[in-house]
Amino acid sequence: MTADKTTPPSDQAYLRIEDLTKRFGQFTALDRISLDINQGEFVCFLGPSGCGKTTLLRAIAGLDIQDEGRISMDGRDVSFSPPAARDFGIVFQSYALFPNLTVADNVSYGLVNQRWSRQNIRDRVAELLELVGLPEQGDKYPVQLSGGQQQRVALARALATSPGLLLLDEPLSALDARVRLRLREQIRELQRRLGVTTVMVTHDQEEALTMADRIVVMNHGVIEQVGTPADVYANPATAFVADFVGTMSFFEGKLAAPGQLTLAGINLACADDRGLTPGSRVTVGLRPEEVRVRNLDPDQPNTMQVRVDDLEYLGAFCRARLVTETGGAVILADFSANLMRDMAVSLNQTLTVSLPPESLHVFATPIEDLASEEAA
Ligand SMILES: Nc1ncnc2c1ncn2[C@@H]1O[C@H](COP(=O)(O)OP(=O)(O)OP(=O)(O)O)[C@@H](O)[C@H]1O
Repeated sequence: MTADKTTPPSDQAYLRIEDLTKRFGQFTALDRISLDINQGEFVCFLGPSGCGKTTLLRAIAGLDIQDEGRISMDGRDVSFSPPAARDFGIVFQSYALFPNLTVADNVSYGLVNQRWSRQNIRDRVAELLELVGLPEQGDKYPVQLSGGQQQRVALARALATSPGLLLLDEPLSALDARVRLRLREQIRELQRRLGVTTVMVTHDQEEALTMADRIVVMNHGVIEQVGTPADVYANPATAFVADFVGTMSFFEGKLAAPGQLTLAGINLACADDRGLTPGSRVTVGLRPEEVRVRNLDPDQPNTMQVRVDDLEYLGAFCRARLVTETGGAVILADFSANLMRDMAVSLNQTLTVSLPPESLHVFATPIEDLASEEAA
């Protein structure tokens, strides 16, 4: 293993997926997926249940063969290679350790298969257990370890042969919240240190936002967006992404003129109208933290009066439900504890707020189609 290789991800594709389609009978689980993953990158496949992320991971592993399309690893076409001929280690959601083998024997499993010498196996297992923070646990059996420790053993086993690719299928979802947070950091730190190209499947947006170099957001067997966590959060490509990653209020609106929206009887300026034709019906999205209420100057665009209809206390901040004067739109706004105190925000109070033009996200899909897309 090349330890302490703090190499940043390169821009060379290590894993290349081209036009991948997978059907189960009449059902298309993956629909012409194309994606490049660079050497050393940590990529998360993120999406709701049934969107196809596990199917894509299994196709990469060779556990399910695609109907169409190609996969190459490190420049080698592996589209039809069996799993054993693909160079990866895998960790599943449930620990999948052999219960009748000790921790050390679980970790060395792949090395024995590769006919390593006894001494080399001993050294390697010690190195791996050290790496995952379990140096003294080699003689225990899986049942004697906690869930988080078992996942670290599974990680050591997956990394034993120094694979070119690490595949993680919801590795944290069976763990309780605190262990999950700690293991999140440990996996990320280990991945950076080893520089191993990694793909992790998750339906947890926070996990993807905190761990990934890039997130692949999937829905109904297609990729909706690929980008860095900051990019996916700040510039969601579609209303689906905006809704799935973070919180957003959505409004039914119309593009009245370039850069000019009307919604709920209010005219608003937007910084990016996506070049849509004036007259188009659109969905407008706004993140709760983007609503401005303090230090507003009189010429601030998109300023309006709203009534505080509800306040939800969430510890560090309050989520307010604001209703426009026309009564036609409900805006969610997150107010910090400081702001709540300084402005003595209370129920039914009238506030002046501003919605910055650059934080109004315009999506071409009308709002009623969003609801039917979700139900599909
Ligand atoms: N072997 C199979 N036979 C039939 N349909 C399948 C099979 N495997 C998966 N599917 C279907 O393909 C779709 C995608 O499944 P997949 O497991 O990839 O979803 P997912 O995004 O990983 O969701 P989850 O988080 O629930 O595992 C689902 O609708 C699922 O029912």
